[in-house]
Amino acid sequence: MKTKKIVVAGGGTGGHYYPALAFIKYLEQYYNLDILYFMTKGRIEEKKIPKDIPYAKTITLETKGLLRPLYNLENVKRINDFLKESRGIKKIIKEFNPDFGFFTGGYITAPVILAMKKLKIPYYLHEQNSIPGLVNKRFSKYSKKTFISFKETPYLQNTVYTGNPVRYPSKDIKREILLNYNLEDLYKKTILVMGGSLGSEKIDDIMYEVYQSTENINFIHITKDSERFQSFKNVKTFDYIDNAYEIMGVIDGIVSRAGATSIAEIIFYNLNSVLIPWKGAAENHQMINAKKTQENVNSIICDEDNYSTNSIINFLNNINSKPADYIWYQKSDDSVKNITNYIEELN
Ligand SMILES: CC(=O)N[C@H]1[C@@H](OP(=O)(O)OP(=O)(O)OC[C@H]2O[C@@H](n3ccc(=O)[nH]c3=O)[C@H](O)[C@@H]2O)O[C@H](CO)[C@@H](O)[C@@H]1O
Repeated sequence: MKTKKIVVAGGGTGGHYYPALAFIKYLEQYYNLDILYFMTKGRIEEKKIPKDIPYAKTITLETKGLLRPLYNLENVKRINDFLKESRGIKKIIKEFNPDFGFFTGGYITAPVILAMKKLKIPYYLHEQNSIPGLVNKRFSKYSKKTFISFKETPYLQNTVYTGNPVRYPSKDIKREILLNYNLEDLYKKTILVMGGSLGSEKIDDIMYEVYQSTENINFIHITKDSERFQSFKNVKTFDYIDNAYEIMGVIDGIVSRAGATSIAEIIFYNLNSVLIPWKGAAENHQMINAKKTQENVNSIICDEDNYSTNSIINFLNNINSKPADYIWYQKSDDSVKNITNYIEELN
């Protein structure tokens, strides 16, 4: 196998980190990888990379995101710090001497991309959202390609529509795997409840109401507030599930925020879904994400401030349950294949 040296950054939230991870896991099948990963201090990738990509060289950056609105005076200091940090990064990258860079968004990527640009090393960007983030907007002009997940993503240059890479199991998955989640039986309908990578109090509130009349359904609920759901026997709570995607092929449906990576998974696994977009997302992009999902899979969209508990309950009641011996047959994700086809340095 050929060796490829790649600089990667992308994180802060799971939505940025997991597409980078999916890309790396795909390449591992075909190349010896030497990865230099720039991580955001105290965020998800710092915890996950030692387990997910144990061989990666890692560097934690102190970069802080810009405050909104952008004319905040503190941002002048943050941009200065970021320029200083970029000079140090440039030295490190020069020494590493990568074939190319791959960046999946988040403010952490800004000083790294700037260093790559100055060193004239080719880099590729990936944008998960329908409305791009600030860093990708600023740097897509200089990218070799900017991969987009929505055909109509505005403001970017050098774009190619590929979709958003998702993680998928490397083998067939039996529904039995659900028994690892403390469920009593596999015959009941099973729904995953997930508020993005950070959890969602709003989804906790909504589901607390829904659980009052859904004893007939099993729920695997990812929440920071397990205590609250203890009285519901059919609701099994988890603080975080490392490989949530492993059960997506065998569950019957999902209640979820509409972050870009969550919806890419919902579409890939063809999940019946109750989508509750987060209104705080830039330019309301979670609503656009949710609408795109609705074009592809059986779903309803709920307004987080003005929803009907009954319509959620009805939707969940109408979903068909998979048989107890159901198997999700492994399939691979086209978006990551598409992306690699466009990276000249891989050929
Ligand atoms: C609050 C916030 O900033 N939201 C943004 C963030 O969302 P966020 O980080 O929540 O990202 P997404 O919803 O897109 O993806 C969440 C990812 O975490 C995984 N997961 C989640 C919980 C768990 O226990 N285990 C697990 O593996 C999911 O399977 C999925 O792969 O990035 C997205 C992609 O840029 C944006 O669209 C969102 O608007």
